[in-house]
Parts: sequence; structure tokens; C-alpha cells
Amino acid sequence: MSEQPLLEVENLRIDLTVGGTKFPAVQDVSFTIKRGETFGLVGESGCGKSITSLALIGLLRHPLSIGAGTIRFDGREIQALSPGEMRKLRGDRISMIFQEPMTALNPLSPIGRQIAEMFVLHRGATWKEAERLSIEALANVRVPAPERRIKDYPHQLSGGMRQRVMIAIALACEPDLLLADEPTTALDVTVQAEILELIRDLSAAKGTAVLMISHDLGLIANMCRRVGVMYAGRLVEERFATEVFQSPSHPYTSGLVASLPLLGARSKYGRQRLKEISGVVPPVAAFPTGCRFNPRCYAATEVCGTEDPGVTPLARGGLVRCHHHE
Ligand SMILES: Nc1ncnc2c1ncn2[C@@H]1O[C@H](COP(=O)(O)OP(=O)(O)OP(=O)(O)O)[C@@H](O)[C@H]1O
Repeated sequence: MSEQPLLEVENLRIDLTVGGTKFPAVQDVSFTIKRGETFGLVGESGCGKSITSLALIGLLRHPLSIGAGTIRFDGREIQALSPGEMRKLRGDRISMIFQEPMTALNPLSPIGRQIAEMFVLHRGATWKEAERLSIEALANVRVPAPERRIKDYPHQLSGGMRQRVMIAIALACEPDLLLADEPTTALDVTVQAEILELIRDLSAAKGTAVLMISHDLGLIANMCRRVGVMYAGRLVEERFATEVFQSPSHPYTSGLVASLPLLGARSKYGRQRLKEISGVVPPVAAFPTGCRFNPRCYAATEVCGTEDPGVTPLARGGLVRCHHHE
């Protein structure tokens, strides 16, 4: 395993332009992902997880843009890549799966053809070879009778099967990094578990690094080695997944832990089970001064409303952004 991280995000800022004014929707976000590592971004809706992942693959569009910071993939700065190089990177080395596969699949094309296209376009396979490879790819994502299924159109499949097809397409070219943004949110619980297991097994078998995004800390902690907790565009804590549960440092993380059905009782701050964090994530243009979590924080003092806490490294690795962390 090479020492250099596969992905390095350094002080990323993403601006949201509204009426000529730029607001930092994401600010000072830094994290790294090593080859083969699973890293999760967690936080409530609107914290900036999705736009962070879009920035990594050059897919931010107006009114959003990268305002500052660097993103390096395998040592290369992605902001310096031409649109053509970026497209190639997306097809060959970084791929994505989303919450709703229907938006990514072509409704008018049989699924076998859509998988085969990946092998033809990115691997130079002939259509004949590509058909064989697509049957293999469907078998790998545990789709039964793949030689018959390749002729199906997306609407003929269940949500879980469509997500398997998306995973087959995403992993067809054996990418180094898979971005998975809420890949199971639209599925029912049993199917959700199967899909997560599939992502975990396939990425482990191929050594694919995964950036998993979810609002569900339980899911992220189960799937990922390290976890970044985002709140209002900032990374407020970054830890090994196991430590997030055992000793959350940021009150927001503690709130997320306390709101989990089975683990709530263990949280340092939330003794009650299923304790909710009161309030909502503010809109980008109304982020509070000081610590952005301070209006919702039970531990907030005067300084939290006036001064940005900055980042503190934690003794056992990781970091926290809080004036009163423990
Ligand atoms: N195209 C856009 N135009 C205006 N604001 C946007 C746009 N896309 C995202 N935002 C805003 O940027 C912030 C971060 O959005 P983002 O989608 O990254 O959040 P998230 O944490 O992934 O939540 P979700 O799970 O709901 O997608 C939100 O306040 C959102 O409203």
C-alpha cells in the first residue's frame, strides 16, 4: 500500500452564489482517504456532504463553485485537469452510485448494454467480449440469471436490482475510488442491508476505496473505517468509526450518537434513548458566527457565539472543532 493518500482534500471551500454574493456552503474541509480505505461523511440533510462529493469529481455547477482549497487524486490536483481529463478520471478511476439509480440509468437501453458500454468505452473491449463481461459483472453483484437479465430494461427491475446494476456499472472498470451518496436510502431495510454488504464485499475484494455519504451514523460507522462528521458546511469531528461511538468529542456528534436507537444509551451527553438534537441545520446564507452549531448546542457558552473554534487534533488521532471538546 503506497504511503501517499489516494484522495487529499485540503481546506476546501465551496461557494454558493446568491444575487452576486458568495456564501461558503462548505468551508475549511480537509480529509484524506487511503487506497482501499472506507471513509464516511455523515450529518443531517443540508450539511454539505453531497456538494463536497460533487466537488471531488468536478461536477459542481452554478450557483456552486470551488472557492478555495485543493483536491488531489493520486497526487494530481483535480482543479488543474482539463474537462476531457476529468471525464476520463470519472470513468476510469472514480465512479459513483446515487440514491436513485433511475436518474443514472438510461430507461431506453437494456441494462446489459449499459454495463457493456463501460467495457467498450473504457477498456477497449469488443461488443461481444463486453457482453460476456457484463454477464459476469451482473453475477458479481448477485443478480440471479444474469444471462437473461441483460436484456431487461431498468423499469423491469426492482429498486434493489436497479441499485445492483448501478454498482455493476460503477465497478466495471475497477475504479480506485467509489463515491456512494446515500446509496440505500430509497430501499427498504432488508434490501438496504444486502446492498451495503455487497458494496463492502466488492470493494474489499478489489481494494477499492469508498467515500460513503449518509445522514445515518449507524450505517456509516458499520461500513467505514473512519468517519467525518459534517455540520453546516464544516467538518466538526473526524475519527475512527469505533471511537465516534465510544467517545464522541463534539456535542453534535454526541447528539447523533444519542439519536441512534440502540447506541443512544451509551452516549456521554445523551443518557436518554432516541434523544433528538433540537432545531435544524441553518441555510447557507444564515450560518451563525462563531461555532455554527452554537445555537443548537447544550454546551455553548459566550465564546461559541463569537469565535470560530478552529481545529484541535485529538490525542488518539482524528480532530474536533469545538471550544469545549473533551
Ligand atoms: N444547486 C444548488 N443551489 C442552491 N443551493 C444549493 C444547491 N445545491 C446545494 N445547495 C445547498 O447547499 C447546502 C449543502 O447541500 P448538500 O446537498 O451538499 O447537503 P447534504 O448534506 O448532502 O444534504 P442532502 O442529504 O439533503 O443532500 C444546502 O444548504 C443546500 O440547500
